[in-house]
Amino acid sequence: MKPVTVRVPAKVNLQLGVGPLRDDGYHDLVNVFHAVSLFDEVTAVPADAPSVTVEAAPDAQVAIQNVPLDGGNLAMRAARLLAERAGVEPNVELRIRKAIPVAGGMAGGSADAAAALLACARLWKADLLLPALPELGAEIGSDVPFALLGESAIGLGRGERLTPLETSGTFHWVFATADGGLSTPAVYAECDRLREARGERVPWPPAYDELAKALAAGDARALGAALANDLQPAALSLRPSLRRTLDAGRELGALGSLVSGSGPTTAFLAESAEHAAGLAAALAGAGVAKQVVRAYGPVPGATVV
Ligand SMILES: C[C@@](CO)(OP(=O)(O)O)[C@H](O)COP(=O)(O)OP(=O)(O)OC[C@H]1O[C@@H](n2ccc(N)nc2=O)[C@H](O)[C@@H]1O
Ligand SMILES: Nc1ncnc2c1ncn2[C@@H]1O[C@H](COP(=O)(O)OP(=O)(O)O)[C@@H](O)[C@H]1O
Repeated sequence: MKPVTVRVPAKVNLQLGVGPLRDDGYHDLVNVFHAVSLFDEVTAVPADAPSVTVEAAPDAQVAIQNVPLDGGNLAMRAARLLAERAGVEPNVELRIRKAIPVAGGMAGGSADAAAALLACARLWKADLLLPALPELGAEIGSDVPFALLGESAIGLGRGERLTPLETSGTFHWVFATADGGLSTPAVYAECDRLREARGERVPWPPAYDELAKALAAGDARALGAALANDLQPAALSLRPSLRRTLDAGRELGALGSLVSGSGPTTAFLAESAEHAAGLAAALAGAGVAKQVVRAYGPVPGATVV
């Protein structure tokens, strides 16, 4: 058995419509995912017992100290689930190389889980389970099925029921990372609290036609105007300093800006690769981010390399 390496992208949510809280503790979503060229790599190596190692990719300032190395690691949870279904022992060493911010709202943990599912399915020659990986992924987390699929897609339910969205061309992004993460459940809870406190009626389900049209046309300007995130007020409430970062990006000419998912990473859309380079340099100079990284999308989901 030879080691298998899988490369897997981060995501940004182009529109995150958050509906009512369901009885199972999740919210119904209209979640437009977009995979971007910031990649983690997971290598599955045959071993005598399950284990995980984590390192940062070169130049990536990721807080790997916050990634669990025990059974709480999402990649290991995914490998164990697959082993159970495949009827094999979960004897694998998972080597994770991270470039996706940890607890940053870019679904790095979900990406690693998706990568582990694919890598282990290949390692254990569990080809019959390949079509079941999205379903297994959804048992680990709502964002895992999208990390397998990649490109652009709309996720309904808790975000796991995916339909691919037609996209033309390439969109150029700048991401500003922040010190420390934000807990996804805490951000959803803050969203509910704010809505209740403000007596807001949630318009549900939200329209996403403008966004879908902008994606299909490859129209960055229209996409910038259509970006929306219902979790943004909650992320800003928990992390007020993000307001300065968003304002700086807008003042520096981003076509659109928003908090990525549950945050605290912020995302800025640029007109072109050149515009993104200028925007990234200006944002880094403004001192409103931990690190500024460029990426483009859409890109494919988890892929064996
Ligand atoms: C907000 C989003 C946007 O894509 O991602 P991040 O920005 O955190 O990466 C997702 O909804 C996060 O998905 P994921 O990180 O897989 O969350 P899960 O493990 O499924 O759920 C963690 C917790 O988040 C809350 N949750 C998650 C999904 C959902 N539709 N409604 C929820 O209320 C619940 O409190 C749940 O217990
Ligand atoms: N392989 C992993 N990579 C990153 N975080 C992980 C992983 N496994 C478990 N976690 C835990 O999951 C939490 C959420 O991580 P992550 O998916 O990076 O954030 P987000 O949901 O904001 O996109 C982290 O606080 C971390 O402790």
